[in-house]
Amino acid sequence: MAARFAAAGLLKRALSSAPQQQVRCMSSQTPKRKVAVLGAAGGIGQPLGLLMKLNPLVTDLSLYDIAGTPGVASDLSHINTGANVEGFAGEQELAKALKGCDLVIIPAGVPRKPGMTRDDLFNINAGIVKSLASAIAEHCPGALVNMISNPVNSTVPIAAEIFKQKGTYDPKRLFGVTTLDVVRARTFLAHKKGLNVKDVDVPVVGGHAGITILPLFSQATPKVDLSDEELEALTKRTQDGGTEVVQAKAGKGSATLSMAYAGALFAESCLKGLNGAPDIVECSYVASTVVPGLPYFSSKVRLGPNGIEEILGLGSLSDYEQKGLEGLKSELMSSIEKGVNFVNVKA
Ligand SMILES: NC(=O)C1=CN([C@@H]2O[C@H](COP(=O)(O)OP(=O)(O)OC[C@H]3O[C@@H](n4cnc5c(N)ncnc54)[C@H](O)[C@@H]3O)[C@@H](O)[C@H]2O)C=CC1
Ligand SMILES: O=C([O-])CC(=O)C(=O)O
Repeated sequence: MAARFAAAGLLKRALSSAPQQQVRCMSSQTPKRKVAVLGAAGGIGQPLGLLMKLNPLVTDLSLYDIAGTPGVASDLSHINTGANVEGFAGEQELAKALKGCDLVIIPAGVPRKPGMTRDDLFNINAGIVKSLASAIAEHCPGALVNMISNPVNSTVPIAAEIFKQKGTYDPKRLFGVTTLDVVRARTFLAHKKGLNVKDVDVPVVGGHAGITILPLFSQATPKVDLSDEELEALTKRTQDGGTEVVQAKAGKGSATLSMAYAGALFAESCLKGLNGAPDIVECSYVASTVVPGLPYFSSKVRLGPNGIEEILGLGSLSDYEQKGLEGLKSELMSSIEKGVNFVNVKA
């Protein structure tokens, strides 16, 4: 996928390019792009803020959280890259944080502890996402929104319903970030088969929780032969990748650094699309008609100046993947309904 090594490239460019070159490049060629991170003082928010500060496509970086952002913003602002950094703390500063944004990335909310499912986060995170989506509708209704907060299978429908209520909904601009599943599938496949990870790609479709995460190893690049046992193990490890990290962190949260990397890749692809770069394709959980009966689904999407330019089909699935697709439908649908009902059904 287009932005596979973008974050590593960004770091290299940021460290090696002279300040004058950066200024010249930004003023003469690159459109101004304001990016906000909501939840910017958190485990994902801080490294994600760093990676966005290193990204030459970002001209203004707005860091919002309920507390702690002045310190994070001051720290990042000393890095000699082009993006102007501002920190905003507390609801009274949210409007300023959002005003003029082209892209809003949302890693706000609580992470899992061992023994929890992503759905166990719903009760707290649904309300957080609802209030942040309302503010986006009010202060930057044209921005692309990258939803990281879990459970993504429900938080994306929540944001969509809020935008519908506010009259600002555009399905082309709302994305559930599932890039970490793709990053994991690439890594695990490369390790299993002794491949150079930089040559490996694996589409991952469905949703972002347990069996709703469906890696399509039959469509991997390069083409690989997997035994039934290898396929089962790789699929399961990709589906349980988040839980693997939650258990290893033993009560201190879930994936943050790999998520920041994945979030930065996806955000960069969104920015490239906005700036008119051709052939930017990423997997993302979006409003979709790819699988009849599932109004949200993750598949490859082509990104462009309006957000989603095209939702690509699933391609041909192996019998194993077809079975996985059938098996995920009811769980994904109930997570979608839970999100929709949270906004629309009065208690
Ligand atoms: N989509 C994905 O692949 C992944 C999603 N996640 C999810 O990302 C979320 C954040 O995870 P972490 O950064 O590890 O958690 P964290 O607890 O370290 O950080 C969350 C931040 O959100 C802030 N926050 C809470 N309420 C807020 C509000 N109303 N407005 C703005 N900020 C608010 C907190 O103050 C905190 O700084 C969790 O829901 C987690 O499950 C985590 C990893 C991967
Ligand atoms: O597992 C979690 O709770 C966090 C997450 O979504 C992931 O790491 O994929």
